[in-house]
Amino acid sequence: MDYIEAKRDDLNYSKTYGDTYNLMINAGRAVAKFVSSKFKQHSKVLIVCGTGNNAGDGIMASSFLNCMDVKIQFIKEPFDLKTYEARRAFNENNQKYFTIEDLDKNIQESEIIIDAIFGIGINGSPREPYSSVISKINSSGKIIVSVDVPSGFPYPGSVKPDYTVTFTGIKDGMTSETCGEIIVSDIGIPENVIKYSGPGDLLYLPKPLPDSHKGMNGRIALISGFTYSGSAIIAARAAYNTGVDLVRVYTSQNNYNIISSYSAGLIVRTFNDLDNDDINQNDAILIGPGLGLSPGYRDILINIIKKYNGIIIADADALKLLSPGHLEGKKCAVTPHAGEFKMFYGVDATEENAVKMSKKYGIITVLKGKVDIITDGDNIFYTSGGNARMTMGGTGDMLAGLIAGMAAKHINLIRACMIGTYINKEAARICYDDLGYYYSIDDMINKIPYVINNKI
Ligand SMILES: NC(=O)C1=CN([C@@H]2O[C@H](COP(=O)(O)OP(=O)(O)OC[C@H]3O[C@@H](n4cnc5c(N)ncnc54)[C@H](OP(=O)(O)O)[C@@H]3O)[C@@H](O)[C@H]2O)[C@@H](O)CC1
Ligand SMILES: [K+]
Repeated sequence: MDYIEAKRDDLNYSKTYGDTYNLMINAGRAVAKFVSSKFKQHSKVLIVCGTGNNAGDGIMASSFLNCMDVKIQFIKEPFDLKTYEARRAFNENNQKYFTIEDLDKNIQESEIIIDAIFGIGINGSPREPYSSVISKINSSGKIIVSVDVPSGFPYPGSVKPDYTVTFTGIKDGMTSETCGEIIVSDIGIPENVIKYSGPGDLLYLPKPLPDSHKGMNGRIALISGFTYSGSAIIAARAAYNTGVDLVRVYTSQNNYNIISSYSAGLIVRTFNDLDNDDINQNDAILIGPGLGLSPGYRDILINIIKKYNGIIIADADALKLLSPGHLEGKKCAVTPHAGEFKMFYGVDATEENAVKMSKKYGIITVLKGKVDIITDGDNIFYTSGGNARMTMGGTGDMLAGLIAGMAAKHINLIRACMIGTYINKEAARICYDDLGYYYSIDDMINKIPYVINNKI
């Protein structure tokens, strides 16, 4: 697993359970269990703490190490602990502690050093005073046990431990060379936290780089609104609000003026322009919202799918005009509600069939409902939330636009679907909190940046 995945689980756990204190108890217990089973009783253990939850894990371990002679060593002061969980661990376990002026002596007198300076919250090579402390620990000759990851890892200047007790799974890049012997410990992150999308999934959104140029944050084309201009507008505005750079809408001559005058940020073209424009200059395309069911539209879609090599999101009328075979072999997600699912795949809209069909055709399916089901045929994820007002017209168009926006940022496509469904339902929740059931699709679209900005 990578650090983002671990942070994602952490955040989604907090969203569900309020905080991660119970996980910290399990993490501390796991470290203590390893140390007390590996080393002789009454060993002199020095737990060196930073200021985040990694320190909290270390402090918590002390409460399970009654058989050892334990000292808690802060590099700063207890009141510098930054998180609620770490402060609570300290307050509830009321240990005697030492500060930096006692460090040398404490290292010298110890037999085992528990390294709880940094975990996955590190954001670059350790700065002073931590880097000097890490040098001292590394040159101490004592047994070093790192909590979760060696502090400073994966950057240069990290702790070089004999053992690392890591939580949930090995993080990318961890080897016996960098971590010593690795002990993986399950700290009890429940299955629903892994399976349900939440704010933690927004951590996968790339932040725009300060020197980014136009197009780097995603370019999208929508093939939509040939019949219903509103659907194209909703999907395009939703995509735009995900922070992509360019949203092009290809539509009918009839709706060209309506859509182009709606939002100044959109580039609007007619579907005849598709013959001359290079569709492959888009990172993702969305086909379907507001299209209508004229048989000629099927040919337009089939032509585009043949020509286009990027990521395709197919929604609404595209799912009535096309069959799964048209999309086989493409990087593609479809976003049907139950009725569209049956039309498109020819089977009932059940979770089992969603998995089966996705596997068969190599397509990601987002089966929309009270709980959205997202599957690539091998994995299943869910998004719950929202409220009864989401039955209004336009929420499906908005979702398709959101997923297209995320896909255009080259986030892994199944994750893009998790993020899109999460933002959609969360926007509805925020609107409900503000306005009760009396909100509109425009209110929801306007909340997209609020949902995203809360977390990235
Ligand atoms: N995954 C899970 O579900 C669970 C995870 N858990 C545990 O939480 C750990 C993650 O905790 P965390 O996010 O609080 O961050 P953590 O690593 O303690 O350090 C952050 C501190 O370091 C600082 N800092 C950062 N970089 C720096 C630098 N280069 N040089 C100097 N300072 C630097 C930074 O300060 P800042 O830069 O923000 O001022 C901040 O104060 C995780 O590894 C695991 O042990 C468990 O409790 C249970 C559930
Ligand atoms: K550590």
